[in-house]
Amino acid sequence: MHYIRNNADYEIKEKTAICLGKFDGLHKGHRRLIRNISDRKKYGLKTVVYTFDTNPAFLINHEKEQLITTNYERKVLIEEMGIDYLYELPFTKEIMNLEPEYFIEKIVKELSIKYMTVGNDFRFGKGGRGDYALLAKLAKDLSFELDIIDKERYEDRDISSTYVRECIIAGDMEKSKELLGYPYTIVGEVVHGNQLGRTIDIPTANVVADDNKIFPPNGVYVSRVCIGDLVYGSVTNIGIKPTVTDKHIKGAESFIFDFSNDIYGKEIKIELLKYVRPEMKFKNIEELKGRMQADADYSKKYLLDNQLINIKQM
Ligand SMILES: Cc1cc2nc3c(=O)[nH]c(=O)nc-3n(C[C@H](O)[C@H](O)[C@H](O)COP(=O)(O)O)c2cc1C
Ligand SMILES: Nc1ncnc2c1ncn2[C@@H]1O[C@H](COP(=O)(O)OP(=O)(O)OP(=O)(O)O)[C@@H](O)[C@H]1O
Repeated sequence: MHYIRNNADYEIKEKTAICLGKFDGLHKGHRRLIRNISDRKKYGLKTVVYTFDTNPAFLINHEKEQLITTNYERKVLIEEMGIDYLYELPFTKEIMNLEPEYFIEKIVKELSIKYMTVGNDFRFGKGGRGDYALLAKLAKDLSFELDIIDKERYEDRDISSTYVRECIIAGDMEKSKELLGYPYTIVGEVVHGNQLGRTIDIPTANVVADDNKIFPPNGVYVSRVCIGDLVYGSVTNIGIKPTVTDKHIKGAESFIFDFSNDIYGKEIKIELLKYVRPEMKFKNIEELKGRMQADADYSKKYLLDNQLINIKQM
């Protein structure tokens, strides 16, 4: 996949099918658009996901970014979907102030767009003035095919990144999965922890939390860990480990079942499937160990009972 960053004037000579938006989380609605462009591959079009390096919603409201997927995670997931180009536009004041007609004309020419698909609420250009009616007019004038789709819904509400964020904050991993079409995922490199885990026979893979990423409440979760193409059952703690340190460094750490390879420095994907309990400060390591073992037993049973993993992956 071509990954275009820090460039507002990139050109693609091959004819393209494109979808546009923020794509935070790559939820089921986003995936519908990605399916639309992927369907155009059979007509010889290259597929482009056109997005921003900074989420406009947070920038405009002067809020700290709280992303479901960091830009890196978004890239990993889009690449897995077989997309040809990921265009991450630098979201500058200049870009923000482009007139909607000019913005579309510019990208249609520069990116050789023949097909475009967006949701019916897509807004673009200065002050969000551009809407689907204007886009339909521009599609005629500039000769590209346009597919405007009704939004995918769940429980009588449009699926949106905002909806997914609410579920994550509430610790509702099952509903997050329904909206996303895949489990809430953390992608990260395994770093060294306090190396206490192995001394209590519960070794854990530690991943540091990205400051821009949204996390569910601190606590223990039934999980799966993907290492390369392999998927393992696991149990994961999200939090600061108050029993063993007062450093307040937030992270995710997974006890991977029946696994003993050295994976320091490797990239893993942690999928959180169900909230189990809050993170707690235990009186001593023995009590913590007992509880961690009970968490692991609970998670194994949950994974098997719900066919989230098979016995070979334990
Ligand atoms: C399933 C599970 C549950 C955990 N629960 C807690 C907890 O409630 N409180 C806490 O302080 N640490 C908790 N931890 C983190 C442990 O303190 C940590 O795994 C242990 O200290 C080893 O850390 P290390 O990998 O840095 O050596 C949990 C870890 C796991 C895997
Ligand atoms: N539920 C949905 N069904 C179909 N298309 C959608 C859906 N949600 C968003 N889209 C479309 O996907 C593209 C990217 O959406 P975008 O990420 O900008 O917004 P969003 O998912 O609605 O999130 P937010 O809550 O931040 O507005 C846009 O073209 C948008 O119209």
